[in-house]
Amino acid sequence: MTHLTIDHVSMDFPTPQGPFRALDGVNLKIERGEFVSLIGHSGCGKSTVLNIVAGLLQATRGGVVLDGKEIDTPGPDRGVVFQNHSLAPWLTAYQNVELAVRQVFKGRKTRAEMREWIMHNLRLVHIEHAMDKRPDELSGGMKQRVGIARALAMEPKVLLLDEPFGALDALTRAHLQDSLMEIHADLGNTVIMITHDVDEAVLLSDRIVMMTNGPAATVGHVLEVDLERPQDRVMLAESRLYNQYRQAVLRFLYEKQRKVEPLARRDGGTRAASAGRKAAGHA
Ligand SMILES: Nc1ncnc2c1ncn2[C@@H]1O[C@H](COP(=O)(O)OP(=O)(O)OP(=O)(O)O)[C@@H](O)[C@H]1O
Repeated sequence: MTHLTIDHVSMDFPTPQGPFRALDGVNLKIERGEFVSLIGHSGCGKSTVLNIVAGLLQATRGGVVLDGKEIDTPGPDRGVVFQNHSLAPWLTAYQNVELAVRQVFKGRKTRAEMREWIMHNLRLVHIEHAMDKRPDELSGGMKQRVGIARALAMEPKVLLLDEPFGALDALTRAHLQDSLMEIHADLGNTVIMITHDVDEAVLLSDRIVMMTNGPAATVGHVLEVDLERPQDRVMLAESRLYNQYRQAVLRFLYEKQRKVEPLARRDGGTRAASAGRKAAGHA
């Protein structure tokens, strides 16, 4: 049985002008432990796919099956990390993770076991030194580390990452990518990650799912990335294979799916609706 199946998923959003078809017939099968990236131009529907897998949105047609069970609501078997952290601002890093751990393990772990588990997850992402700080006392990268610790602490079957490092500077981003590579090598979670960064996709993924431009976006091409992991990024830069993968993704994005859009329309229309929805979701 396939671990996770995205089966003929289509999504129509209601708009004042009538239904807007964001996705049309998205199919994808993901095996346990796979690291899959979704890449595609802005607005093609990556977050919509991820939100359907998270159970935050219901597909208009088709559906998602995880270990034989159809997904229709959010659940602790899917840990989500967004680009902008969604930590409770009044709680410390420790307490943010604790909140999730209590929800999932209440009645199954003793207080001492919960504490050990929270600390274990904070250590995994190298943030234990800041466990008593509140989000406003943490840098962007540190907040994302806490968000990842919180998601991992729920022991999800699938980790869903929506541009988790998108708002970070290049160096912080590289450190977090390294941490994620280590964690994935250690724990073998199934990961679906949205990224706009071709290097990040090639560095981290077993497969890169490239989406066509919307409306009615779908899977355009899937690239298998056969590189040893965890990877040393300095060595990789010189790898011929790595550069071939990079070029394949770049070619898809900038030749096959080249976006020709008048500047004035770039941020208009349905994108505004999307931005509003995202802002609300991240608050
Ligand atoms: N609630 C909504 N109502 C109407 N249209 C929506 C809604 N949510 C998303 N859309 C539209 O669906 C399409 C896909 O949006 P989505 O946010 O999934 O794209 P994306 O690939 O994640 O974009 P980005 O890379 O910019 O984050 C866009 O055209 C967007 O405007």
